[in-house]
Amino acid sequence: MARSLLAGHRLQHELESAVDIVSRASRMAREIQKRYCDATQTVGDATTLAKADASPVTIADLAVQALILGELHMLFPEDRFVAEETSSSVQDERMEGAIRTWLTQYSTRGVDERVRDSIDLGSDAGGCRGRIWVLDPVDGTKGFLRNQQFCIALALLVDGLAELGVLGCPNLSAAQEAERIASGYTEGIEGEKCLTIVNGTDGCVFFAARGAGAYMQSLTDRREQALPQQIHVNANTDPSWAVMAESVESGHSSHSLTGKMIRILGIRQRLGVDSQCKYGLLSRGEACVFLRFPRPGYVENIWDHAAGTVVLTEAGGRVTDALGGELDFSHGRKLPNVRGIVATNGHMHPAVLAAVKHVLAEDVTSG
Ligand SMILES: Nc1ncnc2c1ncn2[C@@H]1O[C@H](COP(=O)(O)OS(=O)(=O)O)[C@@H](OP(=O)(O)O)[C@H]1O
Ligand SMILES: [Mg+2]
Repeated sequence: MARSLLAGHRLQHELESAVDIVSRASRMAREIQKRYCDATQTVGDATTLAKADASPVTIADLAVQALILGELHMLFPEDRFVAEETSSSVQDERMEGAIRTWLTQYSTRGVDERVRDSIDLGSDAGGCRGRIWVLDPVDGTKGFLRNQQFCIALALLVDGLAELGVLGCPNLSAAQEAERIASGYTEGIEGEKCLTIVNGTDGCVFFAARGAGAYMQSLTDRREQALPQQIHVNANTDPSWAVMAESVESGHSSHSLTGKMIRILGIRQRLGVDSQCKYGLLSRGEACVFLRFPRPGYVENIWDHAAGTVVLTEAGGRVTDALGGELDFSHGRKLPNVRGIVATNGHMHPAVLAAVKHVLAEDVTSG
């Protein structure tokens, strides 16, 4: 476990606890997904509703947030929390009861009866002082609803600096070279190979502490397979071999812009994966580049990148915005003044930034 790997690290207890809680939350979320979501994207009506911004939120988001924040609050009562969901999404007593039932099965520290209070622990404003846990309970909600990849992303900020990152990926096999299939996920394909990843049977959790490396372990119950292994980015700089990971949803990241960027670079394989699983794939060397270009005006949330940034950086990669600036998680719940996310194996970062700059300049001129 995280224990032996980080013996003596000043945040050893925090990381061990986070990996344990995220692993249980990942198993719970996968069970909820199996029960309610099928390949035809139909979802049991007790499980889904629309938030004010019309994005789908499910019982999984709320149960995961209640489980993780409730348990972390018991362990570290002085710490603060920034998390995506609020209890206003708990529709009624029936839904609250369903959440409590899931927590009873997956919590090992006893269930706080005040489910709504546990969820609302996540409403802190964030900032540059103190210890703040940052949680996206179900990152890639659309992937979750499509019965595909999603991720439970937890980071710890200390005085604004991202110190720990944990990514629970319930459908991403711990086996390297997870099976990939041709996919029609993207638009405007110009000769590139578009791939997606088949759900694994075991799932995995990535974790990292600043300065102590990045690790991955299977979510399987089989002890011998659940041992953590240190992971590293690949050292590739050859575009003909490189894989670029991106959002499945073109509404989240422009496939036409990323297509132009990889054409300049000569990259011919693009992999559509929902959520921060993409950071995990780069961290274990299965992709070289992750590009994300939301529509202009969209402001990123810190919970969509904090955990992934720690894991990838500790695996030897780099994460910046389109101008090459580091992501700064100390400004509150958002990442202001960030246009585009550029994550790479580090080796390809300068070339990728140059291609990004070129395409964005053309985009401004033409549009
Ligand atoms: N309109 C729009 N534009 C850009 N980004 C948006 C948009 N709407 C949502 N989101 C955020 O994208 C998160 C999911 O991202 P994806 O799984 O598609 O992957 S990616 O990060 O965009 O590559 C998603 O995370 P979850 O809401 O947790 O699923 C959102 O935080
Ligand atoms: Mg998210």
